[in-house]
Amino acid sequence: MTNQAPIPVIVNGAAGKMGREVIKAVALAPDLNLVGAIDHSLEHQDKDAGELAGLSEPLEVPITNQLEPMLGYVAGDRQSPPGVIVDFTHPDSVYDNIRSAIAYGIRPVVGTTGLSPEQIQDLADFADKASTGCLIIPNFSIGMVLLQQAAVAASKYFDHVEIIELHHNQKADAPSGTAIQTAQLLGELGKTFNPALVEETEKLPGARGSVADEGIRIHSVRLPGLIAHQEVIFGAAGQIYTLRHDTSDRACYMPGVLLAIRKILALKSLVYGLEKIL
Ligand SMILES: NC(=O)C1=CN([C@@H]2O[C@H](COP(=O)(O)OP(=O)(O)OC[C@H]3O[C@@H](n4cnc5c(N)ncnc54)[C@H](OP(=O)(O)O)[C@@H]3O)[C@@H](O)[C@H]2O)C=CC1
Ligand SMILES: O=C(O)C1=N[C@H](C(=O)O)C[C@H](O)C1
Repeated sequence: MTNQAPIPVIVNGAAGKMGREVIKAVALAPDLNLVGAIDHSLEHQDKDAGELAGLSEPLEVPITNQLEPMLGYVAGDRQSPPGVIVDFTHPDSVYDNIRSAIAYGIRPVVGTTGLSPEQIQDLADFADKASTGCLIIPNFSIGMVLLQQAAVAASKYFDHVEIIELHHNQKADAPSGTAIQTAQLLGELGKTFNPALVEETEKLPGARGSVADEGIRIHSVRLPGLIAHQEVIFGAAGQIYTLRHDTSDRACYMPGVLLAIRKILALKSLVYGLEKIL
């Protein structure tokens, strides 16, 4: 046990499904100090972040939409370790959020998906110049890291693979960040998957899903009742090998989020993927 002051943590997207879960996890961690709760939702302005997250006691941290003043306030606190901002907002705003945080020297732990490869490269350059750690993690669950590792192992032996990702129907982006990352990891072997055997015609556009790197197809399902699920299906003559991950509670992401908050202070550049910090 060290006597170090707790790490100041801001949660952006604090009123959302993931934000509320992060508020609870941070509040219960003795080495972390929730100092700010940002959300642009007008419905929740000034509400106590702890009460909104379902904690029995208020945390005395009000929800506010004032991101830049909060970043400035935390950056100005010289008594505490550098601040960390956890972002679970929206694909449209996450790029600007990360740039603002890095500009203030606040370390971004990013769960929000939907960043383009160009945006990620630009953010990596910006974090490098600022010598500031930045973590972009498409999926914080350990089960998904294990699925991806098993998929990479299998891909040496199978030439045919497709991905199906299934999510709740409030998800803004498709395909999921996790499915894109899974295809990238499979593609890193330098192999081209799914060599065409016949000329295919889509009678309805999109019937065969989207085509990611190295020819891997991704199919996106959106339905109420789902949380987050992914299948990676390998096929070869006479056999099918299916890997599947299911989430039943967003609490599954919290060990990964807390690990990222603790690890980011030692980083000086952008790191993409939970597997890199385990
Ligand atoms: N990496 C991972 O392991 C995981 C990643 N995700 C990703 O996290 C993101 C959020 O997911 P989820 O919590 O389900 O979404 P929600 O819609 O439930 O929550 C997002 C919250 O952020 C608010 N918000 C949107 N834009 C801004 C902004 N510019 N500034 C401040 N607040 C904003 C929203 O307000 P309003 O509703 O009023 O717009 C909402 O309260 C998604 O991209 C999702 O894919 C989700 C689960 C796990
Ligand atoms: O929106 C979600 O819910 C999730 N989003 C992430 C993604 O796009 O991969 C992670 C997880 O699948 C849940």
